[in-house]
Amino acid sequence: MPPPETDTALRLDGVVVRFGKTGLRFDCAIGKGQIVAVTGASGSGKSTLLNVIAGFETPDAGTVEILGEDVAGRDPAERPVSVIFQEHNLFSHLDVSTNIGLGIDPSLRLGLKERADIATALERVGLDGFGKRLPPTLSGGERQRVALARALVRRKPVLLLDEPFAALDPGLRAGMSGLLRDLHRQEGNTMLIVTHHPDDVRALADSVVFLDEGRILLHEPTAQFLDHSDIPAVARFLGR
Ligand SMILES: Nc1ncnc2c1ncn2[C@@H]1O[C@H](COP(=O)(O)OP(=O)(O)OP(=O)(O)O)[C@@H](O)[C@H]1O
Repeated sequence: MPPPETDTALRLDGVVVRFGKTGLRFDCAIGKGQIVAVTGASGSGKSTLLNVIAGFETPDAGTVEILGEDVAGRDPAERPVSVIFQEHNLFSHLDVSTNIGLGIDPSLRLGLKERADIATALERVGLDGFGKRLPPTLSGGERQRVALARALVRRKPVLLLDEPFAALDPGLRAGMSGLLRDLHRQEGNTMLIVTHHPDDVRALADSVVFLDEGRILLHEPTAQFLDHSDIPAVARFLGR
């Protein structure tokens, strides 16, 4: 169900990535403002799909368009995309505010406006007053929210999250899920969220990209996806 051209946030056309004998191929179109769950078995290509969009992986063939623009040759920092990885990538020796400031300016030339933006981002992720703490003193869930705040200050229209819930217990997963939904309501950005859990799909996603052996097997609305028992790979994912 490709969205109309003007409403397209992401379009991958004949994208091929080869790792030795392994070949992955992605074709899809994702509408602006959608929350999309990216799922499938381990090794099916979820992280590679995100890396291609973010510019960390260069395809061997095909085109990647973001908001109507072919982004071939554009470095990750130049793309209208923020990425949150499972490992957060926070610097342990820098306090929380400084870690977030790196999202605005890697050389940390931060004026009053930027400092105010950092304080607002901390407030939005529920970490008001945490600015001077060092990452090792935070819980896993708090570190995850710092990573989210750092992505927020970058103000990019596309947000890619690679297993943002992986290190969180069920209570924190629900909290993070609610936070992402609230932020999405306020920002209206396009989010792709890699997850292994049907609960996250149900809680968050408008549609689901389901990968199987390096291909996008399905891209459909969440309700339709959750109804599939006829495809063995999907039934396995849903625990049926
Ligand atoms: N840099 C690389 N070099 C060689 N092979 C790679 C590389 N990155 C990914 N692959 C291979 O590509 C395939 C897809 O990997 P990818 O990490 O995208 O899967 P995934 O669905 O994200 O897996 P997981 O859920 O386990 O994180 C796998 O077979 C993997 O071994």
